[in-house]
Amino acid sequence: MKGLTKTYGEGRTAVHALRGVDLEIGRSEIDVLLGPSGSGKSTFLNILGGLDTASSGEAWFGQQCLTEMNDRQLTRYRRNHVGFVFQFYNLMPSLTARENVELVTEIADNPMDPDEALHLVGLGKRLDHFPAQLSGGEQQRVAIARAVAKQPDVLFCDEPTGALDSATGRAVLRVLQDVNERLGTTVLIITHAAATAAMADRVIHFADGAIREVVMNEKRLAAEEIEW
Ligand SMILES: Nc1ncnc2c1ncn2[C@@H]1O[C@H](COP(=O)(O)OP(=O)(O)OP(=O)(O)O)[C@@H](O)[C@H]1O
Repeated sequence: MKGLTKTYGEGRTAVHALRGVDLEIGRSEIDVLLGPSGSGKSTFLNILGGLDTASSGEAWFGQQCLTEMNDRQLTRYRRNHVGFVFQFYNLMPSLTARENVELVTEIADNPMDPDEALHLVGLGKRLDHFPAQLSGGEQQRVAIARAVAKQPDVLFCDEPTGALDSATGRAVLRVLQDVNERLGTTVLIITHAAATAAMADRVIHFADGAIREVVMNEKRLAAEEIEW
């Protein structure tokens, strides 16, 4: 990203959500994004994920320039390269865990077997359960399996543990770490749980629409070692 800006609205009501962000993210990194509410973290993630467009500046994914893509190209980018995990799991209540994952694998180019994705997140024995029969942490793991099953290069996670207690949150972070370690997926995590920073390669601090500081961790901790 070079000089990335995003302004919502215009004139006196304009909100400068991003004021010029420069950042390079390496393949297979885990980066944690911290910062106060309204500092631009979600806006940043949404632009990188092809869900929103920048006002100015550049965002590149390898050789592809996201900031020059039209809607169709962004859809293709999202479909082929990107997985999302949000605070609320957005599962289809009338479909089983396996069927929720199949919704994605049926339209992906190079998907994983849905059962394999659910095994990866530790739900190999809950394939035929409906969301209502699963705990919050388990539902989030189904959402991660769904995001991972299309074998994305990057997983964007916006408050993935926001609705979970600390022990369950840690288990979900463990799953994200497993995905990173086993598949080499780059993982970006927005969180208000600052302790999560310990599992990152880099911690990116946002303030007022800009990156205030990037801190490298010499050693990243296993999710289960994180003190919440
Ligand atoms: N669609 C929108 N229209 C207008 N303003 C918006 C829109 N989306 C975000 N904003 C504003 O942009 C700024 C940055 O919002 P953003 O959601 O990126 O912050 P954040 O750091 O992710 O906050 P939080 O931690 O509360 O989720 C905020 O002032 C927000 O109100």
